[in-house]
Amino acid sequence: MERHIFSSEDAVLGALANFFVATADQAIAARGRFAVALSGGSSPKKLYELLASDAYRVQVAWGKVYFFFGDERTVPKTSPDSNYLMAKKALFDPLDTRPDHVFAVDTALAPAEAAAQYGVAIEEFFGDEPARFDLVLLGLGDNAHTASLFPHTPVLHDASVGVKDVFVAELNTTRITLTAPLLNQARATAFLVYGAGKAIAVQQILEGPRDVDQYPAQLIAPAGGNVHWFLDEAAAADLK
Ligand SMILES: O=C(O)[C@H](O)[C@@H](O)[C@H](O)[C@H](O)COP(=O)(O)O
Repeated sequence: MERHIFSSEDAVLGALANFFVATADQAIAARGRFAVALSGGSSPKKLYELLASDAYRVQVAWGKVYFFFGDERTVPKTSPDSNYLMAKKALFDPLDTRPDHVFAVDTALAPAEAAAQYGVAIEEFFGDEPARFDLVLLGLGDNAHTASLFPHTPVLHDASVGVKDVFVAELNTTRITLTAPLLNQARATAFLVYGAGKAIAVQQILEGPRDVDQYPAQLIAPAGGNVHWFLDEAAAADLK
């Protein structure tokens, strides 16, 4: 696990964009494609816009990139709360991404059906490959959740390699999330966390006692250990 700490949000985004490009190049050279699971929320929007900017768009063979989502809200794809819509506006549309290269959760279905279908889509894409995603991008909530793995929810102890619909009481809504075992089938994992509001959670996860119910992001531990935390100094302020 590596920590990459920078003085500003822009510096963090630039470093992660460079990591994304390098990881994509490596995957495409090795396997002819790059499969990435995107994170949602507000933090990654600027990252996606940066990747679609002139400075970066020329650095990746986007025609060989396949996009998935680590989690999704059970809202229409036209909703401002949709992780898919955020990525569409910030990344897919500017890159003119082929629709068949974007695997979105079908939120028009009932949550349990949407989760089951998404799990099948992932299974069919990767077949019996031991690893799944070349890169999993993750954010972090100030309560130490990542994807939609929220504290004290049953999904935290779900050993299945799949996708689940989870009711999140603190948000009073249902989310669709990849389980930790599936997220952990990644060749590389990158957290993007900035802002003072996340500092306590970052310190608890990286340096606190192991307590996955309280700090779900501690569940992210892929076999290869190739986990990178891209942090600004504010989010890293409590680290020793
Ligand atoms: O769907 C989501 O909201 C994300 O998957 C979620 O896990 C997010 O990464 C954290 O909640 C941080 O969100 P912010 O980046 O908005 O702080």
